[in-house]
Amino acid sequence: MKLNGRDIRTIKGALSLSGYQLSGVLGSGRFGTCYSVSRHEENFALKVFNKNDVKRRKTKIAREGKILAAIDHCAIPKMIQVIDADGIYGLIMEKKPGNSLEELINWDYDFSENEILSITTQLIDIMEYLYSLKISHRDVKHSNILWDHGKIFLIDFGSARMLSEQKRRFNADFWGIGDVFLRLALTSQEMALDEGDFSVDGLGLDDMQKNVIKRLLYSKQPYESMYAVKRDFKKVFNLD
Ligand SMILES: Nc1ncnc2c1ncn2[C@@H]1O[C@H](COP(=O)(O)OP(=O)(O)OP(=O)(O)O)[C@@H](O)[C@H]1O
Repeated sequence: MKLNGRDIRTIKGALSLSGYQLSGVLGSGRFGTCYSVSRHEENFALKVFNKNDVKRRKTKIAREGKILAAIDHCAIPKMIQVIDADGIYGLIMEKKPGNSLEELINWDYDFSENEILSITTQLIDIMEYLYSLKISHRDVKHSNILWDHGKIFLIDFGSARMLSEQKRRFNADFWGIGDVFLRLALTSQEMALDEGDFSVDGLGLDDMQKNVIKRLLYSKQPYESMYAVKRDFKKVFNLD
């Protein structure tokens, strides 16, 4: 749902009360729109939710801010402040640098094997941290990972839940890690064997490496813990 001039004025008004200024649009998705805002020459990201969702599902929307506030990790945006005025509901959070992996893939960036292994290892480490807090992200995908000078940042906690709230037959986080790896590897000249084969078997991996990726993607015996994901990934790719 688009915002009209009055909504923008309301957002600007609510922001100015806390000393922030609107400076640009970062992107939009199912939830609403992300803006760039600044205060004292520091930039932040502001996520403004669709007005209809705010009316109907405010408790669910508020969950994202609560979960972000419980997280303290350098690869995840810190929660700064909730904006809640005149039907506008938004979250001000730390603005992380970089472009999303989706953008890089669309720009035909040729990821090296080392870069893909580094990205996946960092992602597994971030997920291990989240699991230590019993938080499941549930929307791990290339568009929710920013990449800057070799470091990744995981954004968009709109689908995140506490692990205890979930029925655990399918783990979206394991699948997401496998999906990010596969998408990057299939676009990599170093890793993709055959341009027409969009499966794990189209990658230049040995059988043990393929088995770990297939287990992440639920086409082989699925994983039961993040610990086992990390252990096996490091072992088969010699990352210790
Ligand atoms: N904390 C942040 N720091 C820097 N950029 C951000 C931050 N949060 C969001 N963005 C930018 O805003 C864009 C849109 O935000 P978000 O990821 O929440 O939605 P989306 O993934 O595009 O939507 P959907 O959830 O529908 O897939 C992102 O692609 C990213 O470029």
